[in-house]
Amino acid sequence: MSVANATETPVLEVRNVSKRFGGVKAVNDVSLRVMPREIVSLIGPNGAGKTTTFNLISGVLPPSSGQIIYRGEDTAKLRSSDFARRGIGRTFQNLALFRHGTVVENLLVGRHVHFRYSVMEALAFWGRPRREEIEAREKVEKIIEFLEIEELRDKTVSQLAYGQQKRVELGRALACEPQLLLLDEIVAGMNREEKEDIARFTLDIRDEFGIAVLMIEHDMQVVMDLSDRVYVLDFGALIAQGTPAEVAADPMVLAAYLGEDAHA
Ligand SMILES: Nc1ncnc2c1ncn2[C@@H]1O[C@H](COP(=O)(O)OP(=O)(O)OP(=O)(O)O)[C@@H](O)[C@H]1O
Repeated sequence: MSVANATETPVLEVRNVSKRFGGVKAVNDVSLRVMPREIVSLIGPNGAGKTTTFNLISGVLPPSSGQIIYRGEDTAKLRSSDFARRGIGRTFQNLALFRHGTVVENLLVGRHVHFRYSVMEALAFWGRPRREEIEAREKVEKIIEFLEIEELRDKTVSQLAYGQQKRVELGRALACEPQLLLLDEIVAGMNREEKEDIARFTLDIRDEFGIAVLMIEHDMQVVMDLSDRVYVLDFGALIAQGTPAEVAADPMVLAAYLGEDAHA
């Protein structure tokens, strides 16, 4: 388990953030933080506002009010294309891979956020582009080794089993060299063995690379096993936060989930 130092700058600080869609307040005055080398889960019933919160943190949507501070910097001034370059990596609920590309090509796409060369330089394949290309390929090879997908490297993504595709998506998010990794229901649809592999990789990502992880997760076993802390959303608002054991015993949380079952 990670032990966060109270004097450290949070990797992420969401301060009193709200997001309205017309009359719907999808996110209502939410504040949360992720410290370096922490694994933090964001849970809550369907429609609680989890995906919207991720979209705000990763720059897909601007907040209606409140602040999102990433490594001490207010993200309000960033363009959405800057978020990955600054080190916010993300996997999506639905696969977001280039299906007709190979595993290596998909990982290189994740890496390209760091390329700075011009089209002319790229055409000439000279100087900086050449160095960046070599560096990118080396980084991608390390990720392939880390995720144990060597035998899949030249396969087309559409040929892979779902669990393998998810592993490639995790690799694509790692290729942008994140300081903060957002995992959106990464184990959904996986069998037990695939879930255990992803859980192991998530712990290693934190422990070996020092990356902070914020994950939306419906699988309570994964939440309980991996999280240092948990935030619980319901109807757009935070209703609880604490260690996995604390939130699991919280009457407000139990009521929110029971309410979901009653409506199912
Ligand atoms: N683009 C949008 N326009 C209008 N309403 C939206 C939009 N996106 C989300 N909402 C609404 O905001 C609320 C929160 O949705 P959100 O997808 O963030 O929840 P969630 O917790 O991720 O749910 P799930 O677990 O089902 O993925 C819902 O009432 C949803 O209908």
